[in-house]
Amino acid sequence: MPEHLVQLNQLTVRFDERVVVDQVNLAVGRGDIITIIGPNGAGKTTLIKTILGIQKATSGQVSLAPDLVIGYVPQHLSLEATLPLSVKRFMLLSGRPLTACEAALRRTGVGHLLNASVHHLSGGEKQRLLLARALARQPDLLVLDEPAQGVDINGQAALYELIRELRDELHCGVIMISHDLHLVMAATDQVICLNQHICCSGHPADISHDPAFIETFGHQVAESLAVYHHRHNHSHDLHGDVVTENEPHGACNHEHH
Ligand SMILES: Nc1ncnc2c1ncn2[C@@H]1O[C@H](COP(=O)(O)OP(=O)(O)OP(=O)(O)O)[C@@H](O)[C@H]1O
Repeated sequence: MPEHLVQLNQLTVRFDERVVVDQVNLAVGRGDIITIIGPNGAGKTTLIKTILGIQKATSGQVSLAPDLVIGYVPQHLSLEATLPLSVKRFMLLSGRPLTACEAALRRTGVGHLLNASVHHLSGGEKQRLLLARALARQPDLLVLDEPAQGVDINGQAALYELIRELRDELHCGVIMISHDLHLVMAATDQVICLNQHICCSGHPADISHDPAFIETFGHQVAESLAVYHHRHNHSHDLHGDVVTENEPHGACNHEHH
C-alpha cells in the first residue's frame, strides 16, 4: 500500500440542501502533482477547504497522514490596506525563524524584497511571497488555490515550474486548483475534472479526449488542449506538410509540447 498524505473517501459537502461536493474519492501521495479543474461553482475551493480542515464534510471522510504539515497558498493575499506591513514581518507572522523565512523567500525568487512593503508588490511577487510562506513550513503537502492568478503568461509558466521543482526538493505532494488549462496540462501528473462529482480524471494527455471532459468544457477547449497532447505517427517536412503516405493524416505517434 502506498503511503497517502491525504485520502478522501466518498467526501460530500452540502450547503443547506444543495450538494456542492458529491462523493469524491481522491488520494494524494508524496511526489504527486494533482490539479483540480472545473467550471465556476464546481466545488473546487470547498473540496480543498475540507482538506485544510476549514470546511466540515457532510458525509464521507478526509484522512490525513499523521503529523501532516500542510503549506497553503490562497488565491489572493488579502490584507488591510492601511496596515503597514513589510515582507519580513509578514513572513515572521508564520512563526518560523527569520533564517527559514529568508531562505524560503530566496527560493521563490523574492529574497531581495525582504524590507519592501507587501502593499507595493506586483501580482507575481505576491504569489511568490505566498508560496514562500507555505514553503517556510517545510510542508509535506502543498495546497494551492489558483496560484497563478494575476500573473502574466510567462510568469505563470515559471511559477508552475517552480512548484514542480519544490515538489522534487521537498518530496511533498501537491494539490492545486487551476483555470490555466494549457499550463496545467504541461505541469501536472494527474488532472481531476470536478463538477460537484469527479467527471473524469487521469493523465493530462488522455483527459482532453474524455467525453465527460468535452461535455464539461466544450469541444473548443478540448480540441485546443488535444493539439498539445495528441500522438504523432507521421513526419512533417520543413514546410510542416505531412510526408509519410502510409499513415492517415492527422494521427500522430509522437508527443507535441
Ligand atoms: N459557506 C458557504 N455557504 C453556502 N454556499 C457556499 C459556501 N461556500 C461555497 N458555497 C457555494 O458552493 C458552490 C461551490 O463553491 P466553490 O467556491 O467551492 O466553487 P469553485 O469551484 O471553487 O468556484 P470558482 O471556480 O468560481 O472559484 C458555489 O455555488 C458557492 O456559492
